[in-house]
Formats: sequence, structure tokens, C-alpha cells
Amino acid sequence: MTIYTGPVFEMARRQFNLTADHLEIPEDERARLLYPKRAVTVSVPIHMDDGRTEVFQGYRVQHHLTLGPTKGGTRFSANLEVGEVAALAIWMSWKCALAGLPYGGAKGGVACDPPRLSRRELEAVSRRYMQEMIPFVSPQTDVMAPDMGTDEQVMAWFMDTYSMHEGHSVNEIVTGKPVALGGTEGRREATGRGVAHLVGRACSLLEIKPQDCTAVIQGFGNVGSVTTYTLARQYGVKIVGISDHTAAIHDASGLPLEAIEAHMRRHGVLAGFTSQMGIDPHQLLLQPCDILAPCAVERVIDETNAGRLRCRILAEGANGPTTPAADEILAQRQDEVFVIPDILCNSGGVIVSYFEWVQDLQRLFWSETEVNEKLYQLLDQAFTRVVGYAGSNGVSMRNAAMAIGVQKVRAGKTLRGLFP
Ligand SMILES: NC(=O)C1=CN([C@@H]2O[C@H](COP(=O)(O)OP(=O)(O)OC[C@H]3O[C@@H](n4cnc5c(N)ncnc54)[C@H](O)[C@@H]3O)[C@@H](O)[C@H]2O)C=CC1
Ligand SMILES: O=C(O)CCC(=O)C(=O)O
Repeated sequence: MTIYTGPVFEMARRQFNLTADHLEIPEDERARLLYPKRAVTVSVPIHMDDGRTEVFQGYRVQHHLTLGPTKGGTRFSANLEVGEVAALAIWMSWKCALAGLPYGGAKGGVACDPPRLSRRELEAVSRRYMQEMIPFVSPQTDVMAPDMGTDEQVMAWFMDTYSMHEGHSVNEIVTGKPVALGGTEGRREATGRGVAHLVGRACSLLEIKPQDCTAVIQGFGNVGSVTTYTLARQYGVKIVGISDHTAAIHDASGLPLEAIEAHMRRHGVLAGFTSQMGIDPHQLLLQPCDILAPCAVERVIDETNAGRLRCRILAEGANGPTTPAADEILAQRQDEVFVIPDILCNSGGVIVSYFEWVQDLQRLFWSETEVNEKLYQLLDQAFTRVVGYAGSNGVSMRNAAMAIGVQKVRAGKTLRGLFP
């Protein structure tokens, strides 16, 4: 029996078991590697603006503490469940290990819908959530960061709440903070910047020029928008489709990014941009393009559409966008679709979070150029390792990335005496 249920947890379990089969990990070691060390569930009661008291459910799942503190984002989303949070924490572990960071994985969040909360309500949820988590987090045990539905401001409230409890500023309790509070240059852009950098690496490998490429991006929040603008402005990629939860737009001759940027600044969502370019969001993923970057939610590429993707590179900015059933189909299409798996593709975010934590601990800050150089160095190392492993073991890019991550965690547990 386990409390971790639901389709997203099942995905994480299935991916892990495939990797464990490949690595020939004995059955009796598997549960210890897969199941989280602990899961904390809290009630987050707040006074709503209309005078009611509403109680939201909050979670934090810490997967393993074998290699250092746990690390991972905080998600505010309406239907959040502990199984989904656990899956995201497990993926963080493999991601951190693959990137060579001294962390285990964690993830957390609150089941709430941020667009339906006023700013005061959002602040109350953020502060009460952190307040409830104080006994379970510290800069040496678990360090939070932004994820879907949270941002620099939420991190600032987390940091302030924790610091007030400690009686002094503890900047290193969260990453992804505003620079003015000890955040690092480049964290806000890091995930999308990393996605674009790895797309550049994939283009070199496939011997295609980014400036001849077109791209479709799903999700237009932190990761999706930075990926879009970086691909377009630094790599010369033509963006032909984008979407968010309110609208999807497509134009094969290229989207007007300046106008979209101005619209987003004003309205915060794509809805209302123009009805002439509107497209069914499911169809958007099936449009011909060189680069398809899902940067929103889990399980958008499944057995119903994996065989019909018309991209050359699938760059997984989101966590868990592709189901194991879709992976099986994509494995048959490896010569047509090059997959940059999530735990590699979106690792730029946690890599720069690590840099932020290190800078906070040493009270010495780096320039954005320094941050980016170090980011690209770690991404390049991980990319080269995954491509090499996939080639020499005849496995998919996902299995290769997972195998490297899982092996690293297992080696740490073995050295510490957990496995024979
Ligand atoms: N923020 C970060 O640094 C990192 C985020 N990620 C992952 O990237 C993904 C996106 O995260 P953020 O950009 O931070 O979130 P965000 O909250 O800034 O943006 C999410 C975007 O996805 C859109 N969206 C939601 N449901 C959608 C749907 N069904 N179809 C199309 N669009 C939809 C929203 O409208 C919004 O544009 C998530 O999977 C997250 O876990 C991964 C690594 C780091
Ligand atoms: O920056 C971090 O610590 C974590 C980012 C994150 O949540 C993710 O990579 O999925």
C-alpha cells in the first residue's frame, strides 16, 4: 500500500522500473530508491477577502537526503495531489544527480488556483504554507524554489516568513528570489535559457542550422516564454506556434513576437491576442515544425499523438510531458524525433538555483555572464554524457538520462552503507 497514487506517480514509477531493469537493480533495492524519504501534508487556512476562512492543502515531498539537502520547486495549482508532488520530487532527484549537483530531489505546493486569489490572499497562502513547513525545511535539509504558479515574489514571502521565525535573514532558505534579496542574476531566465541552449546542442548534433528551424512552444509562463524569446532572438529560430491555458495561436509564416510580448505585459494571458491565428490546442502540437517544446503540464504527449508529432527535436521544458506509452512510440521513431528528456532539458533552472544557494552561503555574488558560463558548462557536460550513454548502450535519450541519474543516487546510497 502507498499514499502515492495517480497517473503522474505511475509515470515516475514506470520510468524508474524501466531504468532499474536496464541497470539490473535487484528487486529489494528498488523500493528504497523509488519511494520518498518523507511527505509532509499541511492545512493552509487563510482569511479570504470576502470574510470566509478557506483551508487549502499543502504538500512537500522530500525524496532522498543521501547526497545533500533536497531541492525543488513549489507549485501552486488547483488540482495538486500528493502523488503528483512525489513524482516531481523523484524526477528532481534524477535531474540533480545527472547535473552533478549535491542534492536530493524535493517538490511541494498548495492545491490552489493562483489566478482566483487576490494578491493579499496569495501572500497569505504563501506565508502560511512556509510557516507550516518551517519544522521540515532549512538551508541544509530542503531548499525550495519556484515552479508552476509561483514566482520571485512568492519566494520573497517564503524567505521573509522563515527569516522572521529565525530572527535574522536566511537568504539561502529559498532560491529563485529577487536579486535584491540575495537572488542570483540569471535564475529567472535559467530554465528557458537552458532549454534553448540544449536545442542548440541538438541542432549541432543533427547538423541543422537553428536559423533554418521553426518552433512550436506549449506554455507561455516562465519556461515557455523565455524559451520562445531566446530561441527567436539568440538563435534566429522562427516561432510558428505558442499556447497557454487560455489560447493557442499558430502562423506558419512566423508569429509577431513583439506584439505578443506587449499583449502579455498588458493582459498576462494569450487570450484575446487575435482570433485570426487561433488553433485548437491539441492540433498545435501536431503542426509541422523542427522544434516542439512542451513547457506547461504533464502527460500532453501520449499514445494518441506521439506517432503524429511532426517535429525533428522534442525539447521537454516541462516536467513529465511525455507518457511512457508515448516513449515506446518515440523509441520506434528515434531517427525522426530527437528527444531532449525533461530531466536534462529543463535542468538549467535547478543548476542556477544551486549557484544561487552557493552564492548566498558564501555571501559573494557573481555576474550574469559568470552564471551563464557556468550554466552552459554543466549543461554541456550532461548533454554529452547522455548522448554518449544512449549511443553506447543502445537506449533512448530518456533511458540514458535516467540511468545516469539513478546510478549516481544508488552509488551514494551504496557508499553510505544502505545497499550491500
Ligand atoms: N520555473 C522553473 O524554473 C522550472 C519549471 N519547470 C517546469 O516547467 C513547466 C512550466 O513551469 P513554469 O513556466 O515555471 O510555470 P508558469 O506558472 O510560469 O507557467 C505555466 C504556463 O503553462 C500554461 N499552461 C497551463 N496549463 C496549460 C495547458 N493545459 N496547455 C497549455 N498551456 C498551459 C499556463 O497558462 C502558463 O503559461 C512545469 O512543468 C514546471 O514544472 C521545470 C524546471 C524549472
Ligand atoms: O530551482 C529549483 O530548485 C527547482 C526547479 C524545479 O522545480 C524543477 O527543476 O522542476
